[in-house]
Amino acid sequence: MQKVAVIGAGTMGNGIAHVFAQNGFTVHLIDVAQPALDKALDTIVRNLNRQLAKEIITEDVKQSTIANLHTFTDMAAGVKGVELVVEAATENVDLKLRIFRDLDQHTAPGTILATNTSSISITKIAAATSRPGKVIGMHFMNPVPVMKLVEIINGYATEPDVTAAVRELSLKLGKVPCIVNDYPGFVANRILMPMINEAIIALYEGVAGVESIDTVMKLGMAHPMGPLQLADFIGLDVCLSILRVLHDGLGQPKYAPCPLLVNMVTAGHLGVKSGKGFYKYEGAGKDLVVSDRFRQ
Ligand SMILES: NC(=O)c1ccc[n+]([C@@H]2O[C@H](COP(=O)([O-])OP(=O)(O)OC[C@H]3O[C@@H](n4cnc5c(N)ncnc54)[C@H](O)[C@@H]3O)[C@@H](O)[C@H]2O)c1
Repeated sequence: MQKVAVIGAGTMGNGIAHVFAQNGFTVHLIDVAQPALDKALDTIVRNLNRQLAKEIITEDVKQSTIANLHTFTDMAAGVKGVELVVEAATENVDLKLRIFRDLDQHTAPGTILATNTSSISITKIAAATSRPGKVIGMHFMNPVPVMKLVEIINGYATEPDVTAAVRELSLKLGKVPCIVNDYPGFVANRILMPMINEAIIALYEGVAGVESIDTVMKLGMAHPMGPLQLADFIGLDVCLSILRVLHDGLGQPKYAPCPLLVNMVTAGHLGVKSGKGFYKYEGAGKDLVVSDRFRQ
């Protein structure tokens, strides 16, 4: 496999394109928005410069990575002749179904179609195509050039040789693949999101304050970041939407989102991206400062 396409040039798409290009693949990075493509290339060059400064890569690798990247706003042109597509467009089920229907039309029947979705059923996405056996989840973690894990998700119909090929490919990218089956939240979010929800419930019930909850988990469990800070980083709207997928898909009350999380999202307090969450990020400098709402 030598030529791949990445659909969506946002947070995840630029990272995925970066690791493929750095490992010698020709990458067609596709987005509907030219500004997103321009921003992605800027981000990749900035991240390559950081890797260079830390002596993780050489100047030659930086130059070959940049040379391996090609951008497209037209999907049909961008996916022509590729052997693998990794879709990392906005997390919206209708959009992804449409993209996969189009990919099915514009790629050769043997092309593997992977999705980086965090929460949408791989089996459902696969059913939108005429080749469900060739559809698979390839769930990278943010930031992609740094995080080692790739959660590989088998849809109900994914063919074993497709799983084997994607596993092999992940190893070539220097990642550690873990193969899981397609149930709501897969493994990463099925375990992470209830933990984050439980931390929010502990805050809501007055068990402890924001800093205490995060410090217990950081120092007591050796987590690099407390669950409330991590929720702010992921985006509280994203956490809420994944909890809803777990709650709807598994039908158990233990996955019900905490009312405090629902209120915060309704109020537009979404974490880092909105400047306010459990911590405040506007004008807060480098130190973590608990939001006024949660000061004890
Ligand atoms: N952000 C994370 O931490 C994270 C982690 C793991 C997985 N994911 C998943 O990765 C995917 C992308 O997330 P993101 O955070 O990078 O989103 P993002 O909003 O940063 O980027 C999405 C990009 O998709 C583009 N796009 C929208 N419709 C398109 C189309 N029809 N064709 C091509 N491009 C299109 C948008 O212009 C945008 O640039 C989602 O499925 C998300 O669930 C995100």
